[in-house]
This record gives sequence, C-alpha cells and structure tokens, in this order.
Amino acid sequence: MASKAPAPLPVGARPIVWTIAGSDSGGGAGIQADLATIQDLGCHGCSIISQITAQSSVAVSLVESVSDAMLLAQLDTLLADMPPRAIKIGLLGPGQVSLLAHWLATRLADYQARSHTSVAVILDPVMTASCGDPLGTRAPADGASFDPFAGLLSLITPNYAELALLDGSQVEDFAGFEAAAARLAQRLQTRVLAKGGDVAGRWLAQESCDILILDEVAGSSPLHQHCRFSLTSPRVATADHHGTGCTLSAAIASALAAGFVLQDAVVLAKAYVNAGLGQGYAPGAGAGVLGRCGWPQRLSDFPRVRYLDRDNPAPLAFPPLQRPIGVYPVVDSLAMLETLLLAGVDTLQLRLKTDTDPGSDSGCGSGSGCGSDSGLDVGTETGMAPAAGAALEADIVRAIALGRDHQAQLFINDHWQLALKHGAYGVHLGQEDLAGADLSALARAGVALGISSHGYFELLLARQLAPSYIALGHIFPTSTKRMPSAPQGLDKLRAYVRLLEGHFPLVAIGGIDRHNLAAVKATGVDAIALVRAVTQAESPAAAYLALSLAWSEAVCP
Ligand SMILES: Cc1ncc(COP(=O)(O)OP(=O)(O)O)c(N)n1
Ligand SMILES: Cc1nc(C(=O)O)sc1CCOP(=O)(O)O
Ligand SMILES: [Mg+2]
Repeated sequence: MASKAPAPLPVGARPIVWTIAGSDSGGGAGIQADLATIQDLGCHGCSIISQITAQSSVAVSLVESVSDAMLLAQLDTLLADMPPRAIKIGLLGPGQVSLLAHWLATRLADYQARSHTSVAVILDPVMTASCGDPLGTRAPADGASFDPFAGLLSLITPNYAELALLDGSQVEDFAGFEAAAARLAQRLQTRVLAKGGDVAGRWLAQESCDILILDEVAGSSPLHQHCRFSLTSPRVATADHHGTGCTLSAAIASALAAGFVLQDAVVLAKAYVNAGLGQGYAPGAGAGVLGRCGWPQRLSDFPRVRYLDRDNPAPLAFPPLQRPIGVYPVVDSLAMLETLLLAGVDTLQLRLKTDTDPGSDSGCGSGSGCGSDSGLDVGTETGMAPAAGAALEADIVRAIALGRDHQAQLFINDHWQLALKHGAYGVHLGQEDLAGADLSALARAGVALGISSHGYFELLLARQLAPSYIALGHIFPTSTKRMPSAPQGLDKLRAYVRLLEGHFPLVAIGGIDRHNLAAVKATGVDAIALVRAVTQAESPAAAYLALSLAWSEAVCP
C-alpha cells in the first residue's frame, strides 16, 4: 500500500469542493465516495444530495429524487457561506439537469462575476450502477439528456458505455471511441475525459486507456492545449471497483480546487484511483469499493501519456550526470560563463536568447506582466538573422571549449543542433523545444538532456524520455521569463520530489535566491537553478560561492 502522506496543502487552507450527487446507501459510490475522496485529497467537501438510492453491492431497489425546492435550497444555502472552488456533479434525475444547468448559468455565474473567481465544474454522467441496475438520467436515443449543460462545464467524464449512450452510436474500436468523444466535446462545448476502464474485451484487455480531449486550458503550456492525449495504465485486476467513476471525478475536482491545471488534475486523479483499486475491499457480496490511499506518490500509479494528434518520441535514454549538481547557474553571456568557471562552478547552463526567438526574454523586466502567456516559446535557430546565427555558433563553440577545459557539466539551452554539432556535454530543452528537437540524435551522441516541467502532466511527459535531469518550475514568481503557468510554490514542489526522487535528479528553478534557498532544500530537491541570484549580483562569482555554501549547509530532512 502507498504510505499515507499529508496532502501537499497547508491544513486550515482546505479548498471547498462541492459534490452534487446521489446518496449510495452502500457507501462505496455517490456522495459517500466523493466526500471520502475530497477529504483524502486535503479539501473540504460539501454535499448537495440530488437522489437517494436504496443500494447495496448487488442491487438498487429504489431511487427517489429530492424535491426541486430541496435541491435549490442546498445550493443557495451553501453558496451564501461556503462557495466552492470546484464542483463535481454526479447522479441527477431527468428534471434535475435543466434545473441545475439554469442554476449554474445564473446563480453560480453571478457569484463568479462578483468574486472574480472561476469555479471548475466536472460532470460525471452517471447512468447505471456498477451492479448493472439503472440510475437517474437515461440518455434518450439521440443522447440529448445533458445538452442543457452545454457551455457550462469544465470537463465531462463518460465511461465507454455512457459515451456510447450519449453519442447514440455503436462504438466498436479505439478510433470510434475517440470520434465519439470528439463529438461530445463539440456538442457540450467542453473538454472530455472518455474513460476506457469498461472497454475490456472490446479492444483492450491488459491496459486501461482513457482519451483526454482539450480545448483552451488557462495556465498550461500552449503546446498542451487544443489537443488530444491518451492516458494508459496497466489494468488493475480487481472486482472491487464500485465508485471508481465517482472517485475519479471528485479527485479531479479536488485537484483543480487545490490549484492544479486540468491536465495535472486528471493524471493525479487517475493515480489516486489506481492506488485505490489496488487496495479495494468488499464489504458486501457484490463488487467491492476502492481503498483510500491519500495523496498519490507512487510513480507506477500515474498513467503513460501520449499525444493522439502528434508524433510521440520513441523510447530513449540519456546519460546520467557525472556528478550531483547542487547550485546550477544559468547565464546569458560568455563573459559570465568564463567568470563562473574560473570561480569553480562545475555545472552551469548557457542560455542565449536572441530578439528573434519567440522565447526571447526581451520586454520581460520586473513588473512587465511576465506571469502572462507569451505564446509558444520555441527557442530554435529558426527566424534568426545569418549574422546572429554565426555569432551564436561562435559563442556556443567557445562555451563548449571552455566547459571542456574546466571539466564542467555545461548545458546549452535551446540550441540543440549547435550543441550536437559541436559535441556539448548537455542540452536543456523546455517542453515546447522538445517538439522540434531530434532527440534520437542527441541520445545516440550521448549528449546529456535536461527537461523543464511545470506540473504533474509535464513531469510524466518528461520522465518518459528518460532524461539526465528534470527541472521543476517556476517555484516562485520570476521576472526573468514570461511563464504561462502559475508559480508552483513549495508544497507542490515537495509533492513532485516525493514522486520522482530516486528516479531522476531534480532541479528547482524560478525565483530562488539566498532568502528562500533553505526552504527549497527542505523539500528534498537535489539542485537549484538560478539566473538573477547569480547574474545580477555585484560579484557573480562571490554570489555563487555564498549560495553554494548556503546550499551545502542547508538541511534536507
Ligand atoms: C534548469 C532549467 N530549467 C528550466 C529552464 C527553462 O527552459 P525552457 O522552458 O525551454 O525555457 P527557456 O530557458 O528556453 O526560456 C531552463 N532553461 N533551465
Ligand atoms: C528560465 C526559467 N525557466 C523557468 C521554468 O520554470 O521553466 S523559470 C526561469 C527563470 C529563472 O530565473 P530566476 O532565477 O531569475 O528567477
Ligand atoms: Mg527553451
């Protein structure tokens, strides 16, 4: 069993998550599963009961709706005092879909406008119990039963059977599954997580493969929006899967409430469910229920992520680092590089941006809105004037020679072709840079590779490439680079470290300086990458030496 760990959130700051769902008297699904999940993931759960089911592990004997007045009273009473950061919607009776859709479009929309907040709404379109008995809303033949929710949802999470019902089609294979999910996304103007857990025997037996269809996702890389992914995990052989869908959608809502972007929330929720399936138990004669294993921290519980509408890199392996990194200066000139090498720096990065790079830092001074989306940040030689290209190549050649003379682990940022051509020790690439890089050529040449990441989803994409290290950013606000994502903070950094420690060297970056260095080290991260704390110091060499001393003296529990 995964060891219990506190959720990476300060207690007392538990975000509020609502579940609007049916009561399962058997305790394994519905409101009961949702509240257990929300609590387990460090949030506070509020429940709005839509339906009461007389249900055990083997049968559903009666389902009754609460009155419309009762449904609305629960919603309004809670909104006045305990507004949600995220809402999960589960079982609804037929009349309750339009009632709730109207409430979301009026009362919740009004609350969001007044409070300048955005509330994520996840719909799990529950139609049958896991014993096979029908529940609540049944899709009519044209699948229109959830249409009142069009434009009001952040995500819908149908399983195979629900998707087929909603689509009104026979879904025969993976391509049909993807096409039906895309139609649903279009129809409800939302993102779709189509779950393949119940397709066993149709086209997948050993693995469970979900499809995630995304439109715009604020706070994530432009590369990971408006695209499709598959999320695959080994199938957990268990009959104890009652409440899996409820748990998954409640976990997604909880992770969103905790400030994760949607892609992160989905992979985290999948890991939570996979861990729970491995620890299920059967309190009745029928299907048992999921175990509760706390914040996911076992890498094998997370899914394998693949692009469905883009090429995926072949399996690769990059050389391990020759020595631990510690303090890792990132510099933008040859002069600074040489100064630091002479001061004894043994791992550093040359990060040269030209004005023509889409990822250029120019215009990103402090207070210049660097927290906002700057678009794709693809730092390659494309678009560069020939003179700039020649000067750049000369700088990189000289840097590589200097790094070699000092036996340093020198990483070249972005310019992987030049690094490859001139035999660099290593290359650092962001997620966007990866898309255009010849990773096989780098791996074949034995070039070390560092990859940036900004959350669980990007961590999973990075680890699949078996890099030499993974960078985790940005931890604190930074004025050095425009970031599409929000600062991760120390609690999330600690969670990423727990997940990946022992698998890859981990480097924290973004806003790190002598004031917060000890707190960063206390998360267990292996190294820190710094731009301003070194390059903007009066004496960069002295600053590096002081930071290195502070790092080696700081305690890592
Ligand atoms: C150690 C380290 N971590 C992250 C980055 C950022 O790389 P990337 O996302 O490609 O952004 P640019 O640096 O190219 O602007 C890095 N360079 N080094
Ligand atoms: C270049 C870079 N990449 C980041 C990431 O999160 O990927 S943060 C960052 C800037 C780090 O600069 P400073 O130490 O001055 O805050
Ligand atoms: Mg880059």
